[in-house]
Amino acid sequence: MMSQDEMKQAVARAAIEHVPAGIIGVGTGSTANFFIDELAHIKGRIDGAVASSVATAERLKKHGIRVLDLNEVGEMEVYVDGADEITPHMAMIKGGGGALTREKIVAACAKKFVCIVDSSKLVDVMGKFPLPVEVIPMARSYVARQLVKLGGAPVLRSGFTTDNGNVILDVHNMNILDPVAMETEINQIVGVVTVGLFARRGADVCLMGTPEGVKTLTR
Ligand SMILES: O=C(CO)[C@H](O)[C@H](O)COP(=O)(O)O
Repeated sequence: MMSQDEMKQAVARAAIEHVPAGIIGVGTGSTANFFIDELAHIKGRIDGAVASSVATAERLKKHGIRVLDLNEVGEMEVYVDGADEITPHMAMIKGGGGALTREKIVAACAKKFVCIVDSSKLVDVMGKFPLPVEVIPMARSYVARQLVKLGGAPVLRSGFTTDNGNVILDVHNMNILDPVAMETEINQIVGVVTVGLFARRGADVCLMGTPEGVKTLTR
């Protein structure tokens, strides 16, 4: 029986086939960390990477992979990252690691989003995983009240500050039937920096680790 970590490692290895020469965008989290470790084996093939968090930048540097400033890079071919939930339509919840804002920014600059997950992340309807929302600290209570009006139960991620100096509200009880509409609605709340719904720009390819091997899902 394959462990969850072995499935994560298998998808990380499979993602290497999607890495072009040039510059790549790299996500955050335990699956992304396995990917970075795989990337280290082929670092001579790439010019460098744009990191979606301080933690990812540090891991890339530790492996001797050049970390580049997104403003100097512009557009990339590929962004590789994990997810907390993903639907068969390739919409995702992200931000379990708190890096959702930089992840969304780097993903926006990539032509292809390659999502790497183990099969526990595949869901028909998202929302069992509490939806992370990055919020400007002074707007925390106001945003929480608006999220309650949407049917959610926001909980402040205690003792956590994002790389951007903000706080995270993890919103429980969200039954996300229309991910695009909900992403748009939460984005409109004043004080919200980023909602961890990646639906308007979902994944293009999902490499899913299963006990039977890596499966490839496309839109
Ligand atoms: O969005 C993320 C970090 O902000 C991660 O991609 C997500 O939390 C999945 O993490 P893991 O690969 O550790 O399960």
